[in-house]
Amino acid sequence: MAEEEEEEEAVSSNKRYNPKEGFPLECAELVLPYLTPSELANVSMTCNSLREFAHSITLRRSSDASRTFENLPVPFLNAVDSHLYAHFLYTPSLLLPSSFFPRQPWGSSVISPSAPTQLRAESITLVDELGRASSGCDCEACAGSECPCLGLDGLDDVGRECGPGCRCGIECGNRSSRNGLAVRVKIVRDKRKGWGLHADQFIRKGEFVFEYAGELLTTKEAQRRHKYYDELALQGHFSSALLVVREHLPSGKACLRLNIDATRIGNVARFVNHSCDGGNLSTKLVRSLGALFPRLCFFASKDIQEDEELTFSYGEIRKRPIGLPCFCNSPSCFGTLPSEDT
Ligand SMILES: C[S@@+](CC[C@H](N)C(=O)[O-])C[C@H]1O[C@@H](n2cnc3c(N)ncnc32)[C@H](O)[C@@H]1O
Repeated sequence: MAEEEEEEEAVSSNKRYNPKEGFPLECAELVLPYLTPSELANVSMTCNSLREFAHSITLRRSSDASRTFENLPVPFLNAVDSHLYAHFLYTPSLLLPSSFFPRQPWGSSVISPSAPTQLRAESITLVDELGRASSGCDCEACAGSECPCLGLDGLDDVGRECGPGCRCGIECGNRSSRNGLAVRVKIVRDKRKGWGLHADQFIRKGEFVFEYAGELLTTKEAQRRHKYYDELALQGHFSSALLVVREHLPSGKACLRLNIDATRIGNVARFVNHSCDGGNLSTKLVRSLGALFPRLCFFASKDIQEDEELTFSYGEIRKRPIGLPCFCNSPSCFGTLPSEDT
C-alpha cells in the first residue's frame, strides 16, 4: 500500500498516524504493555513517538508492581542506580507451575491484566453425603468467640481461617488473609541488597501483612530449580525467591513441606530481604477450612514504623562453605545468607 493510502486509511479509521514512523499508536497501546524491559527499550529506540509511549509505560510500571492486582498500589523507589522496576509476572495467590506462562500486560492505560490460573484445589469444598459443607463453621459471620475457625491472632505458628468449607460468605471477617495485601508497602532499591520491601504506613504488632504467593512446586522440581538458581547467584546478580517451608505434623513423625517459588511469578512478598536477627515479620501457615493447601502468611512480629524495611529470617542453616554476603546490618549478623540443602 502506498504511503498516502496508508495515511488515508489511518485517518479515516480515526487512528493517530505519523507517516514518517508508519506505526499507528493504537497498535503500540495494544502491544507494548506485553513487552519485557529490554524489548521495550529496543522498541523505544525506533522513533520519538514510541519512545514517549514506552516511557509512559515504564512510569506506570514503576508506580505499581502489583499490576493492579492488589487493592493498594505498590510503587518502586530508587535513589541509588538506574533500575526503575523489577520485571516478573504477578499472582496474588498460589498457583501450580507451568512451563508456559502467557505474557501479562503491564503499564497499559486500557488493558487490565488477568491473573494466571490459580490453584484449583483452593476452591475445593468438602461436603458430606447430603451435599452440605462438612468442614468449617456453620455460623453466619464468625462473630462468636467459640467459632472453630478463629485462631488467627498473628502470633501462633499455625492459623485457621474460614474458607470454601464454611457457610459464611466472602464478607466474613475471618478471611482477612484471603484479600491480598493488607497494608501500604513500597519497594525500595538498596545498593547491596537489590530491591527490598518497606512499610509505607505504621503496622501494628500481630497484624496480617501479606501471603507468600508464587508457584507451588514438587520437592523434586524445587531441588532442580534451587541448584540452577544457586549457580546463577554465584555467577553474579541474581535474586531467587524460592522458599521452602516445613510444617511438622502433630504426630511428630511426618512433616508437610511446601516449596513456593516466586522468582518468575509471585507477589510483593518476593521482595522481603533476610535479617539475621529475625526481622520484624513472622510467618505462619494458615489453613482455610475446606482448602487443600495451607498458605504461608506474614504477620508483623513487632510494631513497625512507616519507612522501616520489612524483613524476616530466611533460616538458621548455612550449608555453603562460602555463602553469599549478608548485609542485614543487625548486631547479630552472621556475615553470610542462610543456605540449605533442599
Ligand atoms: C527473596 S529475594 C529478596 C528481594 C531481592 N533483594 C531482589 O532484589 O529481588 C532474595 C535475594 O535478595 C538478596 N538478599 C536478601 N536479603 C539479603 C541480605 N540481608 N543481604 C544481602 N542480600 C540479601 C539476595 O540476593 C537473595 O538471594
